[in-house]
Formats: sequence, structure tokens, C-alpha cells
Amino acid sequence: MQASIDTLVVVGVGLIGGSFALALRRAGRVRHVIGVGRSLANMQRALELGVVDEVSTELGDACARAGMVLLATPVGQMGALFGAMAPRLPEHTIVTDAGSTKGDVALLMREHLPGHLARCVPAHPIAGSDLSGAAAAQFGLYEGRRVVLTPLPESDDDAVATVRGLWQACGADVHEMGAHEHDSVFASVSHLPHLLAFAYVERIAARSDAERRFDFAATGFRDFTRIAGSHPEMWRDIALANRDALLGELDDYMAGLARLRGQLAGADGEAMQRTFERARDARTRWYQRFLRGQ
Ligand SMILES: NC(=O)c1ccc[n+]([C@@H]2O[C@H](COP(=O)([O-])OP(=O)(O)OC[C@H]3O[C@@H](n4cnc5c(N)ncnc54)[C@H](O)[C@@H]3O)[C@@H](O)[C@H]2O)c1
Ligand SMILES: O=C(O)C(=O)C[C@]1(C(=O)O)C=C[C@@H](O)C=C1
Repeated sequence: MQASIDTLVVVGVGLIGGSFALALRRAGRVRHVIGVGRSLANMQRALELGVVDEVSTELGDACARAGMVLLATPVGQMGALFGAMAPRLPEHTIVTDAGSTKGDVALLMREHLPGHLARCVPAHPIAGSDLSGAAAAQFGLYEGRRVVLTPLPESDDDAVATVRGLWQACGADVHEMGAHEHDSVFASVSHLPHLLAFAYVERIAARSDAERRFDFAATGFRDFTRIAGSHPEMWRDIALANRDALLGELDDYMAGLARLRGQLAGADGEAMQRTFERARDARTRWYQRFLRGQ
């Protein structure tokens, strides 16, 4: 049977939550979408754009009518939201999320929804951009992209199957992983690069002649720094939520950078070239796989 939901509540109607609602509506898998948000202007925009059918600032009232609740706010907001919805959640309502970190979300579900764990299914769509808010929501964002589910040991099979089926209806390729492995993998391939991009641009911006330097920045700078345009609050929360794994990745990167610095200081061109070749080969192989996966 095709997974579908009568009433979906999206808490945080931005790029990720809004695009999920749009995709499910287009696939005919949801009848009614209620958006819950903290910014009235953003909620108004979501309504005007047809991303949601109804907006509400009353989380409990909205959840009381939900077949499924998707949390798509920054991960730092999720504990308070789980706590606020807990008393009003109908027994069968599925609770899922789209947060970029999974160990923290699982712990928050345990803390705030201890009686509801069978219906909780943490998830992470591996698609997005540096844009945010309801106006950034788009059809097709999840087409051909991966989604990682990190079910709890308590999650019901049918709740997992529904969440899986809905993401598949969005065009996604759904995988399952343990939360610990998830957070380790994404610390290296997503969280570290964002931290580096923010740190790098901030150092240039701090120079007294920054504008002069930015005047001449071109495509290399654009490609390396696109993700430094991402939402600062969202990335603060991700970094803090995955702090241990991210610190490990940062230490490893700093060791690699120190090695490269030594090679540069010693004008050891051969060693530098070998490092660059290993990186280029790995990146080329990855990019071919990425293109095949599209
Ligand atoms: N942007 C990406 O590339 C990406 C990809 C995958 C997962 N994610 C995750 O998805 C989540 C949402 O990211 P996004 O890019 O859609 O962000 P976004 O800024 O576009 O949307 C988040 C929305 O949540 C709302 N919000 C914040 N606090 C709230 C609260 N307490 N109650 C109700 N609404 C609240 C904001 O007003 C905003 O509209 C984050 O947890 C992020 O880690 C992001
Ligand atoms: O394309 C981007 O801008 C993204 O940052 C998307 C991206 C990533 O690939 O790192 C960011 C965070 C996620 O949780 C998943 C995807």
C-alpha cells in the first residue's frame, strides 16, 4: 500500500520542511498541511506560496490533529518543541524530523517523548542549499537524493515504513544507519566543510582591505565558499549537537594542514604534489559517483 498521510504538521516551514510538503502534495500523498512557525512573516509567505494549507502558532492544537508531525527547525529548537507537543500528541501520530544530526535528536525524543518512541522515526534528507525560509521551498529538491533514516530500537515497523514511503514519494533514495555512524560520517562530509567555509570567509572579511580582496575573488572563491552563505543559527546548532565528532574531524584536518604547511615551508614540491594528486583522484572518483547517483 502507498504511504500517505491525511494531516501533516510541518514545524518550521523553511527550505527543508516546505519542500517536503510541496513534494508530498504533488505526489498526492497528503490531504492537508498545517505549518507551525515562529516567524509570522514566513508563515504568511508559506500560505501565499501554497506550501501549506493553514498556519498556526499553537503547536499543541496543530499536533492534536496530525497523522504525522515533521520537525524541520534548527536542531537546537527541537527539545523544547518535543516537550511542548508531548501532552497533545494522539497515540498513533508519527513524529519525525529532518535535522542534520541524529544522536541528539534520538536523545531528545527519549527525554521528551518517552511514551511515544514507537511512533518516532528520526530522518535526515541529504539535500539542501544555502537558501532558507519558506520562499526557498522548491519542488524536486529531494528527487534522486538520499535520505537517511536512523530508527530507534523502539520505532514501529509500520511507522518506519510510512516515513520511508513518504520520502520515496518525494523521489528520494532512502537508507538506514545507526545514529552514531550517521553523525560520524556527516561530521566529515558536511559539518566540517561548513565550519571551514565560515572560518575562511570570516578571516578574509576581517582584513582591513577585505573589499579590495573580494573585488577580485572569482569562481574558485565562489565554489569554495558557497556554503558560508548558509544559515548561521542552523549551523551553530549542528556544530554544537555534533561537537565531539566535529572536533575529531577538525583535529585531523588541522594535522593535515600542518603537514602541508611544513611541506610548503620546506618548499617540498614533490610531497605537496602527491597530496594534491591523492585529493584530486579521490574527488574525481567521488564526483563521478555523485553524477551517476543524480
Ligand atoms: N539547509 C540544508 O541544506 C539542510 C539539509 C538537510 C537538513 N537540514 C536540517 O533541516 C532543518 C531545517 O533547515 P532549513 O534549511 O529548512 O532551515 P530554514 O531556516 O529554511 O527553515 C527553518 C524554519 O524553522 C523556523 N523555526 C525556527 N525555530 C522555530 C521554532 N521554535 N518553532 C517553529 N518554527 C521555528 C524558522 O522560522 C524557519 O522558517 C535543520 O534542522 C537543518 O539542520 C538542512
Ligand atoms: O548544498 C548545501 O548547501 C548543503 O549544505 C546541503 C547539505 C550538505 O550537503 O552538507 C547540508 C546539510 C545537510 O544536513 C544536508 C545537506
